[in-house]
Amino acid sequence: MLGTAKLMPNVPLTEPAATAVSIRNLSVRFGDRNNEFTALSDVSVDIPEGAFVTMLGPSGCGKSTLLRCVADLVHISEGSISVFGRSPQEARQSRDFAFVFQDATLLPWRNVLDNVRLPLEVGKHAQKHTMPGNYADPHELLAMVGLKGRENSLPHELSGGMRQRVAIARALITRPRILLMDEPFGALDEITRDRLNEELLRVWQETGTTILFVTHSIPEAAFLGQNVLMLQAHPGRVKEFMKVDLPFPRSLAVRDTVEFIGVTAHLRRLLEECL
Ligand SMILES: Nc1ncnc2c1ncn2[C@@H]1O[C@H](COP(=O)(O)OP(=O)(O)OP(=O)(O)O)[C@@H](O)[C@H]1O
Repeated sequence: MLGTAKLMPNVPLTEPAATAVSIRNLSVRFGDRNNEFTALSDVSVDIPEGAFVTMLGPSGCGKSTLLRCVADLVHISEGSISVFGRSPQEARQSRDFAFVFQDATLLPWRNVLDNVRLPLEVGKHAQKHTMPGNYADPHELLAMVGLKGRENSLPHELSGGMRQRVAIARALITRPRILLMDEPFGALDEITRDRLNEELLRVWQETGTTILFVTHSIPEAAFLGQNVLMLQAHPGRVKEFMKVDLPFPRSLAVRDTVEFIGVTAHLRRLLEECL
């Protein structure tokens, strides 16, 4: 399904990497003095550049809030976040990251190609988008996510999985250094989700993008992640930052191995402790 075009240099997985996101003693409180709610408390974790980190935890433990803090969409009450050495606000202004949500939110009147190109027409990217090399080629991106030949289709002519592929291609068009993904495949059927999991791993290995991926699925977290960040609730805090010791490249067949079953059993135990 995927093209072979190299869009960005690979980040070797074996060499020590710089830190992409450094989170230190992060706390987030919502509400006011009379009705305060602590969503995250004293969260510290380092995400290496080029890493694929999945986030798991019980509902309401603060996974989306943590992602939104990195994206400068939520006010930090205490602690700090640094994104490639800069504040989340600076990182947002220089478009260091892109977001992919559960709903692809494509513009229904624009075809696939024009949806992928959309970020080049808004904000400061609009002025620069004619400069060669600043952005990925939308045709190459569409080939990479398996949508070559569907450039002229409208969103309503696509399946849910295809729409999410378009959303991923659109997120990669500005060559973000970090991809923040909040349950991007949560609404898809299992077979489609499996295929997109495999494709996302290939996209990650081709682009070298750092990925932070929120999911409710233990197998998905184990299959995709080099590390799983497990959060517990009330208040949201780190339970464990676990290395997934399974080699890359991974295909779906890895899920039948004893090693994979061991990883998912461990994650299930951790998750039960968090409830
Ligand atoms: N803007 C907000 N104002 C008040 N409370 C909020 C706000 N955003 C999130 N919360 C609360 O913070 C807590 C963490 O929410 P968050 O969405 O981050 O959890 P989550 O782990 O992603 O949940 P889920 O797995 O159900 O999607 C929840 O109790 C939620 O109600």
